Amino acid sequence: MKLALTIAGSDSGGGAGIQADLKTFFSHGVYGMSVITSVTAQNTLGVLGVQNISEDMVYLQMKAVFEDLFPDAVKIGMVSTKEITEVISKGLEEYKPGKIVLDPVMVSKSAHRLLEKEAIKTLIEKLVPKALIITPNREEAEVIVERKIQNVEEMKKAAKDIAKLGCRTVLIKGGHLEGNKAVDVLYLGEDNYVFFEEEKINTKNTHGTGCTFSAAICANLAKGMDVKKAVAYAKLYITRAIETSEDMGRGWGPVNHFCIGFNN
Ligand SMILES: Nc1ncnc2c1ncn2[C@@H]1O[C@H](COP(=O)(O)OP(=O)(O)O)[C@@H](O)[C@H]1O
Ligand SMILES: Cc1ncc(COP(=O)(O)OP(=O)(O)O)c(N)n1
Repeated sequence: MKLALTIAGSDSGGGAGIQADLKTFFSHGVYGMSVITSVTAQNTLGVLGVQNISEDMVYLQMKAVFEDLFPDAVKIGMVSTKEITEVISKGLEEYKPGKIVLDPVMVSKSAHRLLEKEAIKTLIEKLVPKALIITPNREEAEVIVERKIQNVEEMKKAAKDIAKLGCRTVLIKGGHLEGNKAVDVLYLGEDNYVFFEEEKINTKNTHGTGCTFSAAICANLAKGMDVKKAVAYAKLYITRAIETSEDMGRGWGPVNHFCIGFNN
């Protein structure tokens, strides 16, 4: 059995964060573990409150996992503060996991800030260079490159610029671009790009899509796939999970993790 670790925030509504990640790991047949950075009171309508976990406790969770159940791959999601980002960076420098997927979560779909503005620079300096792959959505990529991204050509340029910050590969998700196609751009270095294109599914059940996608990439990397294959299979998973979602709650509903056939 392969092991995967998520370092992220808790979503009480179960659609995003740690809960989405662990469901995704389970449905990929990978043993899931968690380091909780923050607890959010959240549902499909929005975020009611956020309570961060102390830096000492974040570090202790990392120590507990890494010294006994060393993960084959790690995913990082909501890190919330500069201080938590720094302690995660310290833990990663100490334990040196081989494969890190960084989902630079900044703001929830319901427009609640999940990463302090002051933490952005630290995330870029300390976590981006440690990542095998970083998976920003369009808005997150815009914050990182400090300019607007409006089409696929601009996504390509932004991905190349983000790679210069020290991560090895970059996936910019285009779920939020105008138009009826969801196009994601994967940059693998030099002039090597792969495009993942799907018709946009007309649904409100897209809460936790970014978390689920990055966790699926992490599970696939843990199983030994290379980045290109890990993203391709994860894209099949997230598309199917959105397509087969059932309406739950009164807002942005969760995706469906019972979409079978990917836990090989
Ligand atoms: N309505 C949709 N139909 C099909 N794919 C979607 C839809 N919304 C998002 N996706 C896909 O889900 C994945 C997660 O993207 P996105 O929702 O942009 O991330 P985030 O939750 O971080 O904002 C991407 O592969 C994106 O293309
Ligand atoms: C605890 C927590 N972590 C991350 C997110 C953001 O999740 P994401 O997959 O980007 O989905 P939406 O916020 O866009 O639904 C979150 N909401 N909560």
